[in-house]
Amino acid sequence: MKYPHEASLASHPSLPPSSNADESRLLSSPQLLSSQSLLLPPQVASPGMEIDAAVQASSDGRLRTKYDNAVYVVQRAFALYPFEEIAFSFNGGKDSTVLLHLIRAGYYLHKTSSGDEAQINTVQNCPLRTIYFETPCAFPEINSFTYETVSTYGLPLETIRSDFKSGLEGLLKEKSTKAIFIGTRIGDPNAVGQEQFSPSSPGWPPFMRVNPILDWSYRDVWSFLLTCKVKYCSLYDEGYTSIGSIYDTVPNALLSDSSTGNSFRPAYMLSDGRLERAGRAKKTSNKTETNSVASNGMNNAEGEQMISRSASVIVVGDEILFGTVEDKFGAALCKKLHEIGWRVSHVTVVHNEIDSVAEEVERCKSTDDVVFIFGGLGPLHSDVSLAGVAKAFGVHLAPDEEFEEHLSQLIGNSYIGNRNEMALLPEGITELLHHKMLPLPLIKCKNVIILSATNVDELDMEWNCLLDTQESGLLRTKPFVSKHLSTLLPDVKIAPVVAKLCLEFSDVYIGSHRISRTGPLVVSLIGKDYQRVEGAAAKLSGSFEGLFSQVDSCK
Ligand SMILES: Cc1cc2nc3c(=O)[nH]c(=O)nc-3n(C[C@H](O)[C@H](O)[C@H](O)COP(=O)(O)O)c2cc1C
Ligand SMILES: Nc1ncnc2c1ncn2[C@@H]1O[C@H](COP(=O)(O)OP(=O)(O)OP(=O)(O)O)[C@@H](O)[C@H]1O
Ligand SMILES: [Mg+2]
Repeated sequence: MKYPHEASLASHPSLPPSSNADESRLLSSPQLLSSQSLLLPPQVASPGMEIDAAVQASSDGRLRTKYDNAVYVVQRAFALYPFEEIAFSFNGGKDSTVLLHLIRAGYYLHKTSSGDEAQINTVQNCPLRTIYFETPCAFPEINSFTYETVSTYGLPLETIRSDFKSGLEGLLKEKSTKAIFIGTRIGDPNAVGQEQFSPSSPGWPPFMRVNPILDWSYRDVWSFLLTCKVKYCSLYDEGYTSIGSIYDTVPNALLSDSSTGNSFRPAYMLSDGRLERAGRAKKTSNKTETNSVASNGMNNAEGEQMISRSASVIVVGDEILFGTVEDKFGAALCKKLHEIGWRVSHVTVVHNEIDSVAEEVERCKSTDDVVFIFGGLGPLHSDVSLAGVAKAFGVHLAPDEEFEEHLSQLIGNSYIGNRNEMALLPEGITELLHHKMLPLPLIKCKNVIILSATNVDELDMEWNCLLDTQESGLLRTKPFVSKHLSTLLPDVKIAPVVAKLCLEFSDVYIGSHRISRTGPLVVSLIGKDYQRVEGAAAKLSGSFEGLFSQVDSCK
């Protein structure tokens, strides 16, 4: 077991800089108390209120809201069911660790809600029945963390050594169990159709599944664990982001530390939580072999890198569609994305109309990893980009205090219009991307990034800031390799050979264009695997001995 060490905390983007130095909270953490038992008497270990205090003291408003809702669900469960008929399904994973501390805090609040001083002073650690389905294929680190944690918090453990369904049947026969707390989150394969209180599925023994963290994101989980400074299983510091069995779980290749070659960064460094299960892969032998070897001979890390991510670009501008201004952003961004190994699925120019923006965002947001929008940002009637994004996600625009603060610092009193209007951002889906070079943070709504550049130089600056900011989600992937061959042969002559080549080299993009009607034809071969691109180029020129020559650029 490990503590999230100081350096890790300092580098966590969602933490306020002061959170490391908060000694009073460090001292009230039961984990630190247990490791400092020589310094402090054990009875100081608090029964859950330190969790509440840590979250309430945090400057992360989103975390506080998620926490309040989750703890409310926990308290409702304690109010609805007899305490001895509730169980907590704990397996040492990060989600169930979050749940453990929410239950402790919820129990404390439930017990003290009457405001009775005597109650407040006597409330103990939450003695909730805890069930763990132990299997021989669990990671030893998970097993030891589970056992140590239940012991630290005095939880009565019932270890079940059979599958979930028959284990639960046996449990319910033995002890009346009306509700079970589970750490399921939206995005887990089994979360589909579930709500915070969901009866068990047909065919399963009857009980209420209580899911207090159903709406928590990967990032919320890590914000909570780091803010509360609680222990979590050490595997998460070794690149594991979601833990199943030793046979199907490896560290997440997206956290591979390229500078050291074979070590991994901690789980909380994963910027795109949607990929937390990327480490749930088939493994060929034991745990030390961190990356699986797929049938194509690539290991997991290489495979991840070979998959290019895709982006789309939406330029909002009536002037471009009227032909009075030429769009330079689309082309510039395509080049930049190509340089980091990303594919651009399309560049679209739309009118300055909410519906036009909304329709395009709606189309791109679910098919591309990131969507970029240029233009339509500001206080003018034609600045509709944010309203369009809000409409595409089905949310309202609402005042964003943090953004308003930045705006007022930037434009001060010189702005005479309604400043609030510029600080209206899509509610609940907006993240501000900060960078010391940016006069104003960039706005990111889920996977849509709104760029504020007004020319290509400003775009260069914003792009560099985005690459430097983990939350942008712009991970560098393996760069493309290109080869350009030129020939004076007519199209009809090479067409059948190129068509066959496309089938044989389906992982290589093969395209062609002419610089002029009578000039040479340039065939471009672009891919991520150097050998394959070389192979395709050799095959093409070999088919027309001496009639193709290599060119450096496709222009
Ligand atoms: C306490 C408990 C209750 C469960 N109840 C149900 C259920 O009602 N219906 C169901 O299909 N699966 C149920 N499951 C199985 C889970 O849906 C899921 O398979 C399990 O949590 C493993 O998740 P993982 O594949 O992400 O490791 C339950 C699991 C546990 C631990
Ligand atoms: N072996 C188990 N014993 C008890 N509860 C379990 C077990 N496996 C899963 N659960 C319950 O199902 C929940 C969801 O499991 P899941 O694997 O998605 O999350 P986790 O294990 O907490 O974290 P991670 O996603 O990092 O593995 C757990 O939080 C826990 O409540
Ligand atoms: Mg798990």
